[in-house]
Amino acid sequence: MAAMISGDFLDCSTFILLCFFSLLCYSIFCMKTKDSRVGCDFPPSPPSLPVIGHLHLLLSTLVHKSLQKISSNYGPFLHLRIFNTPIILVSSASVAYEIFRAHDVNVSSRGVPAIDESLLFGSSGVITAPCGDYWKFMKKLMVTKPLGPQAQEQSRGIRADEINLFYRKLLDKARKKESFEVGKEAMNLVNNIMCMMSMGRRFSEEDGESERLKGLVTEWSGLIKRMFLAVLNHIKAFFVELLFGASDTSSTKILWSMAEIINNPNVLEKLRKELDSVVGKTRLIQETDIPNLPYLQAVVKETLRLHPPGPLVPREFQKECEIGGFYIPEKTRLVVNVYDIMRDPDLWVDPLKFMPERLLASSKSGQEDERKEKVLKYLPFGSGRRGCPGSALGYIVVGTAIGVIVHGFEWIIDGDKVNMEEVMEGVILTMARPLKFTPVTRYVPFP
Ligand code: HEM
Repeated sequence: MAAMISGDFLDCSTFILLCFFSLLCYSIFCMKTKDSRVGCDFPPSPPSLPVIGHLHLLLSTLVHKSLQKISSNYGPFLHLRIFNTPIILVSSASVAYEIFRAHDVNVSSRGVPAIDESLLFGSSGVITAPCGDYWKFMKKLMVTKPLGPQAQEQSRGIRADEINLFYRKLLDKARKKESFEVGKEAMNLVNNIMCMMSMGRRFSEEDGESERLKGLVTEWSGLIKRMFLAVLNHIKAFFVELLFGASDTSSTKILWSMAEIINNPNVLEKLRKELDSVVGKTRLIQETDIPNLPYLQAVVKETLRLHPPGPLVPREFQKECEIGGFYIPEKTRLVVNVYDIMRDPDLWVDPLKFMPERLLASSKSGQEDERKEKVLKYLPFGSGRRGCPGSALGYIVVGTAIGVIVHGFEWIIDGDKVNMEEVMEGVILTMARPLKFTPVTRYVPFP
């Protein structure tokens, strides 16, 4: 019996020793081989704490600002660590350009874990699906069908009707001398446009609109669930992402644009002059006017530069690679701080100033310069194959809504200036305080 126990004990300790020895060999040889095969260092890293790494530097509600501070102290291309998750932080236009051009396929996944039951964050969604045949199919479907030029043309009437209702709501508020909450009404406008375009119905305009919209989405998913084809779950994710991809991004863009216009009377004056001369005073602005309104387009673009709804673009390196002479291991998270890049004083003159003129293409060569410039340092829609497919629709909806407000109304606000304090709502950068004004009619285009 004693001999049996000592035999078992010996087997067990030999086994443990063998395991330990194998782990040691793995860490010495395999890990070393990985680094030495590429033969270069990780990007620089700020001092970190044991276990939590750089987490303490990010404890803020405005993460993009914390990351901006880290970059200004330690450089625009950094290696960070949150517990044992490695992250590459990029705040340099040239490094972002190299990544999105030369390593586009490698960073074409977001590294979000797939949770099948989740409506927004599962692998069935376009936004979060890993780069592969499924994502390619869904993205192609989105770009060619609901967001394609033909569909945009066909749905123009829907957007015109909604813009008309938006105008009438402003007019009603002006007549009653009531205040108009820009963020809330912009959200209603965009949601109604997207609901009409994708599902053929609007949502209720009475109290608790956002609750009703959520209800509509639930109702929609409930309907889909009752159908027995599992593949329809992918269609559900497709439409929900179409709605949510557009909703917050476009409505906050309307909100920030109005705040900047109100705070910059010189911009307001130029914009009104352009609208009065192109649209006149006998009709409402239409989206087909937008190509003839370059200053309006520049106002919208400049707003996106200073207030990108998505200040951080998250991706993941699928494979190890070398960037700028530094080694990046596979499965490293990538965060591109587009907010920081678009406020970089080395790239933009007076970066914090709202100057739509800087994005105004005045000549053919100007347009070419703007295109080149945009590729390098203007990234509100991300970049590469994972870039935003809704940018054209976003520009149209926001441009028309801003045109309606500025062309048709003056306004009275509380105080002299709009408070531009920021807040993150989920992943969207928006205004900390609601923007409200009482509209005053400039002219009524209808007889
Ligand atoms: C107007 C404001 C908008 C802004 C600023 C914006 C911004 C962005 C950004 C920064 C990304 C990530 C890009 C990247 O990783 O490189 C993105 C992705 C996306 N956006 Fe937008 N977006 C806007 C409007 C829209 C609209 C109107 C739609 C649809 C109707 C839409 C649908 C999407 C989708 C589906 C993705 C995921 C693409 C993918 O992962 O392949 N967005 N958007």
